[in-house]
Amino acid sequence: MKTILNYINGNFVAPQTNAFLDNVNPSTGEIYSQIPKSGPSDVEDAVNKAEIAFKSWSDTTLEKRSEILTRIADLIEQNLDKLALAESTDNGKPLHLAKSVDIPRAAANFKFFAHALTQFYSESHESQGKDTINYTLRKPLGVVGCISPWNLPLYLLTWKIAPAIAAGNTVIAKPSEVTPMTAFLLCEICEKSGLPHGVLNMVHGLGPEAGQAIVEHPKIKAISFTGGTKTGESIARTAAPMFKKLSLELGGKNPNIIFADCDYEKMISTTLKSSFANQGQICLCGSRIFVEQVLYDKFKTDFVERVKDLKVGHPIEDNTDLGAVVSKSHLNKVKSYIDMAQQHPDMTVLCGGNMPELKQYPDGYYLKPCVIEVRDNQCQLNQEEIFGPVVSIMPFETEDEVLSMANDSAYGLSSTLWTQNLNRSMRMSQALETGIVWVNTWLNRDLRTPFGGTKQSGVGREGGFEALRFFTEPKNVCIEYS
Ligand SMILES: NC(=O)c1ccc[n+]([C@@H]2O[C@H](COP(=O)([O-])OP(=O)(O)OC[C@H]3O[C@@H](n4cnc5c(N)ncnc54)[C@H](O)[C@@H]3O)[C@@H](O)[C@H]2O)c1
Ligand SMILES: O=C/C=C/C=C(\O)C(=O)O
Repeated sequence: MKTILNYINGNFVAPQTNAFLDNVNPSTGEIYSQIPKSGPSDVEDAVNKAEIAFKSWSDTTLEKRSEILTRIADLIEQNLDKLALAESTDNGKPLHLAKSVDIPRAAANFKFFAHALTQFYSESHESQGKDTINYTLRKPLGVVGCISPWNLPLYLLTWKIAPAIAAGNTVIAKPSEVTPMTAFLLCEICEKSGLPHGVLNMVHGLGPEAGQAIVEHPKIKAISFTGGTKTGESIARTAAPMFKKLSLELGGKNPNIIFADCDYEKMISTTLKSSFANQGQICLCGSRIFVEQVLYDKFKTDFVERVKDLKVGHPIEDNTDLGAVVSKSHLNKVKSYIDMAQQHPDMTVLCGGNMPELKQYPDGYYLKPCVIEVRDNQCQLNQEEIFGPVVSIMPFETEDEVLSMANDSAYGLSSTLWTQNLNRSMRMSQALETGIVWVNTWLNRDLRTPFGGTKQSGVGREGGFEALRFFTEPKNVCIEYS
């Protein structure tokens, strides 16, 4: 059985207490590796080493930093098959998805910031008539913390680590304890890439232990977190009174709004993905589907038929559309919503929601994709994030009505709009209260754009220069000359 180790100052080490946790393969339900159950003393050690490494890393030329980030990207690409298999085994996602999305995006994150750091600039302000010029320095913060979730493990972890080190910081990172394997493999890659020791330190363990120790460590200047809204709240409660910089990417309950004038084929095939890609475990999934009344019956029939055709299977098989849900406890949480809908007089389960019989893998966490018809956007199913292969559908009559339902949510991460009417798409894009609006597309990413949510979906933006600004402290210098 493979034992994952922490990576501190270039050494692969066991946690100081020598305690380990089981790591489960969700497609079989079997324990297949052990991961460190780290605590405050491991974080303390990592922070001390990262603090020492900061001095020379922050003085390293942009060209050198860029070269090392590029090498990490190249090594990720060269190890695509190995990393994809590890991600799929750890998370339950289809191997073809890990190969085509997760791992290429992890490489792209390093490649992107290898370039971006050479293009990043600071501002100057000439105060006309006052013989004064202001210029702004952007200094790396020091040691920063990066904490990531289990749904897109290497994709989201590297989306934080790459800009943090590009900007000259040193990092204490903690991947989800549910999916730690590719973070461990990334450390092996960093070791080969020539990244100086102590620049990236990976501390594995539970959120309330290792995660909390990172958040409350006084020498950690900023926390970049992606995960659940409740966890984000708890992190903010600890970090805000310490005046740490905080970037929080949290949950979503994203509307997918479909007008009758849409490109129907493109809409329906994309809606299958935005509903069920990665078993519906993407914070951007469109879990509330609103369909214009005149199209509703046709959409309902066609969509349910297409959903029934999706194949739930072992992640390694090429024709698997949905693999396993990430864990037993998560499977139970998702099923509890389906059970609730089955009892509810105002909800109709149109398909799925049961566990398929996969004879070879009776203990895997598989669930058939589920479509539920609801009558009211205020219902629990439309207000709470489920984060699994479950979507709701309901009709609407007017643009105003659907806009008010779309915005009637505690969350505000992303929305998707299907219409060929340019004026309507522009009007609605202005009015939707989400950080991201996709029109006639979904999860279409340009890494330069600001990425993040409003309301309970988070605080701050990742991506492009937004991320480099987050990971630097501006210092304004004001000079009066004569
Ligand atoms: N907005 C986004 O970009 C985005 C992206 C992916 C996932 N998510 C959200 O993440 C959630 C699913 O992921 P999850 O279940 O891994 O989330 P989670 O909040 O349980 O865990 C996320 C990370 O935080 C750590 N953690 C837990 N408690 C902590 C604490 N008290 N202090 C510090 N760290 C702690 C965990 O160990 C893990 O590494 C969903 O709500 C989803 O919407 C959001
Ligand atoms: O599950 C959440 C997905 C987040 C995606 C990104 O952060 C991204 O594409 O940059």
